[in-house]
Amino acid sequence: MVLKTKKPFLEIKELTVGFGGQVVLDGVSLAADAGGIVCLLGRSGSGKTTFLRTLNRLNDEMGAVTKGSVNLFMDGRWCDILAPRTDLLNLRRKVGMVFQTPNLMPVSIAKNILVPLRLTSGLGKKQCRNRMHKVLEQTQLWQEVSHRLEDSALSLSGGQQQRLCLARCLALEPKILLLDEPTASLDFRAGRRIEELLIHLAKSYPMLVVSHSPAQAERLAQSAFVFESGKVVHKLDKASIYRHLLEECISGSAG
Ligand SMILES: Nc1ncnc2c1ncn2[C@@H]1O[C@H](COP(=O)(O)OP(=O)(O)OP(=O)(O)O)[C@@H](O)[C@H]1O
Repeated sequence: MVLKTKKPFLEIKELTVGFGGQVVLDGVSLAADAGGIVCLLGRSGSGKTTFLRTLNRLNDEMGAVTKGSVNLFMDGRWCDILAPRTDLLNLRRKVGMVFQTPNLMPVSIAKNILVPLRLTSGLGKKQCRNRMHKVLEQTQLWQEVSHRLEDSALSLSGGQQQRLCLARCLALEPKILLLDEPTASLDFRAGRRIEELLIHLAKSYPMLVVSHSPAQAERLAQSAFVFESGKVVHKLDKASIYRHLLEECISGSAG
């Protein structure tokens, strides 16, 4: 699948998320287009991760109270994901998420992909192994791991582990990808490799990426939203990202 045109994939109105008495997202409204990476920027604690977790309803598992409307365009139609009838397992399969630190299971490389796939897809053994091969190719891991698929996933380097997390996510055939500071735990070289992969994958998947690095945002983003104290305070197009981040750096308030 290749995204041919810029079409909206996300529409949010008056989103408010709170934990206990604390309001973390405060009336966020925004719309985002597919066809390029959308970066979420802002200082630590401004609500970026909470925003991402809203899109697959992971905040529900943490006792969050969520209000407003969140619509995602998936499978040719708009889905109101806050609707009570939403099938959360299905939503989390379609809205794949990769976290800041690789979160692999302490089992083999192969099982990290095959176990969730078998549990959710209903595919047979051979089809699952074919899918595994495909996603390991997609994430440029096949050459590196095809001879050691039964080794522990935790024996991989940090960059390889993060690419395996991405492969595990892609195996479930998501419609939208969420990445929360995907290179934060990696060295420069491994981080750049993930970035190149994301730029490539963004041709096929609508993608939201949280980043703390102005240079990375400039390399990756087609557009960006800047969060401040639980609100979106700027929407930036590609041309204005660098200028905005430079101004923020000069004023000492970059994320
Ligand atoms: N599960 C939770 N329970 C209680 N408070 C939470 C929870 N998750 C997030 N928060 C609070 O929400 C606020 C925003 O956190 P969030 O992780 O969304 O910010 P962020 O912009 O992603 O920060 P960072 O860039 O440091 O990752 C913080 O004050 C945090 O303590």
